[in-house]
Amino acid sequence: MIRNAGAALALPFRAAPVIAGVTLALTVLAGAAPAAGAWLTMLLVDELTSGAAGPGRAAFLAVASALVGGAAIALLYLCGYLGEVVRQRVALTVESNLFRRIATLPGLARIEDPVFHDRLRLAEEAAQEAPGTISQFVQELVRSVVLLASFTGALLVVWPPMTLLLLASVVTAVVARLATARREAATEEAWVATDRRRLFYRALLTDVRAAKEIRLFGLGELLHTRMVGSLATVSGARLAAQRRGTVVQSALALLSAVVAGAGTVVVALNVAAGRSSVGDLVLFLGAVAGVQTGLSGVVLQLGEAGRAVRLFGHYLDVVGTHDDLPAGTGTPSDTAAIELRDVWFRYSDDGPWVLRGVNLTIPAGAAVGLVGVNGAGKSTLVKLLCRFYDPQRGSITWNGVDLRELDVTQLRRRIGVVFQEFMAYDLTAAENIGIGQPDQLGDRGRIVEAARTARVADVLEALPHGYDTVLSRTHADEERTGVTLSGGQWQRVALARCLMRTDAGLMILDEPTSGLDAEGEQRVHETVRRHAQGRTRLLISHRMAALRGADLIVTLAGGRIAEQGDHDELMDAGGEYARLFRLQADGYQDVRIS
Ligand SMILES: Nc1ncnc2c1ncn2[C@@H]1O[C@H](COP(=O)(O)OP(=O)(O)OP(=O)(O)O)[C@@H](O)[C@H]1O
Repeated sequence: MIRNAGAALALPFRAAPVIAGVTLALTVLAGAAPAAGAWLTMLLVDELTSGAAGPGRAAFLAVASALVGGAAIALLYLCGYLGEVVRQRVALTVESNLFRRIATLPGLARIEDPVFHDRLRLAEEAAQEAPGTISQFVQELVRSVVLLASFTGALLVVWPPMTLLLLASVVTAVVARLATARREAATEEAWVATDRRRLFYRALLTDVRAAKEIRLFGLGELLHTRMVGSLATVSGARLAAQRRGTVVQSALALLSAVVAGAGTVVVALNVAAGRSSVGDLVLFLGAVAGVQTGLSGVVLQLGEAGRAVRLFGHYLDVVGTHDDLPAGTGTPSDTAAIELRDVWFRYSDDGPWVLRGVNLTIPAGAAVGLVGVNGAGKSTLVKLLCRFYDPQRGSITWNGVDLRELDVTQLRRRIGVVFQEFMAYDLTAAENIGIGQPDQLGDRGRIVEAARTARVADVLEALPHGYDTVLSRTHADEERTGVTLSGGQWQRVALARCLMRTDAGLMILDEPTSGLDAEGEQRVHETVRRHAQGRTRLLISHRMAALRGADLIVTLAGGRIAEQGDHDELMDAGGEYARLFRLQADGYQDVRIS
């Protein structure tokens, strides 16, 4: 808690040092102003009742007291505005820190971990709220400490025991409020997974890609019920926590009234008995009201700040998350000779092994076809080659250097991939291709060339705004019509994106032509083969004919390499590859085909 609070408090001074400092100084002044006003009022009352003040002196005291009161209010507004400036700067800083950390996580392990996602949700919430709440609290606290210090002097003069009474009631209030805040934050943490599911159902209901299935399978009502159910559960829990908080707050308000009432009775009796002046009573009333109002504000905000500090811990955890892969520093060579030595991999410590001792040598410049039934581990192998994870056992080398020793960013610059689940970005056609090589996003010539190689240039040129057409109906605007491409056209765009990487030593195509018509597939394979000549290629396909020309074909089964060789060798061997190939070939046999 102390670490969290310290970090949260330091943030405003890091994000906006000068403004935060000025705000603090003005806050101190604003805190002292009410007490100064009260002293002036006391002097006015006492000097008037004792007849010591003439008209000039009385007018001066009255005007001074009014001016101090006005200045105090003006200072409050100024502090409010400056506080808002600091809050905005802090919000920008924390949001930037949070998402920079997420954007720079090298592996996939964290981003696939649901616990990390829950923490991220809380961190995001804390990043938005906590700095503001905490800075506001600090401002309020500084003002109140100054106010309290200045009024305490008055209370000590008029009736000293009141200081102790107020102190006791404040300690009680602080303890109670902190306990409530702890409960509120714990509720938030406990229900974050339920809330994540609510957001998931909510996103599904509005997701264009899910819309077809939701309508056809009639899932709308089911998803709606689940979404509302999650919302009801979460809001019920939040309300219960707030109910308890309200009871505590009401009890504390009553306690304050009793303390103020008791003190006023004692001082009023003293005035009646001539032991205190009327001015003392005025000062006492002002001091008690000032202290109680100030403190109740602080105590109320203490609860908010306590909750924010606790949640802020999640922000610090996310920002301080260690890389999910150890960093390497080596530079990969241009060409890619890949070797897997006894590679074992599973996604989690208690999960099943997906790869169980894979040994494979891919010479530089070779075209390799990878075959295997659904779930055999082909895409997993691709992810290991991109070093999204490290194998638990064994090693993968790039020209003899373990991937773990290479700088991961540089390694990935040397790899072009069309993933099986490639992304269709709601961006323009040019951007959808250009992001394959972000530093050449503005190079229209390269983009068009990649589109031509992927045989999608004609389609894109014919769009309403050519390459500047947004490939989305959702994100188009009134001036620019958005367009939805077909599945096969999207696949070609993804291929063009991969082809932007002209200096990639390794090209991986995971089912890149599954959505293409037969003629299109044939042509794409031919052009890619020409384009990628000399580079190492790994091609995954369930269409055996697409792999026939590969230098090496590898069958993955049971987490191991079951067989390898070129097409002729594997057909002669009569194993799994030959069986699958014949099975597919038989499907095309027809007596009418000669
Ligand atoms: N991110 C993940 N977390 C946990 N398990 C995973 C993950 N991705 C894949 N798996 C599991 O790993 C196994 C291999 O999956 P993989 O996607 O590598 O198979 P594949 O050979 O590419 O299959 P397909 O031909 O269907 O594309 C499967 O059992 C799958 O459930």
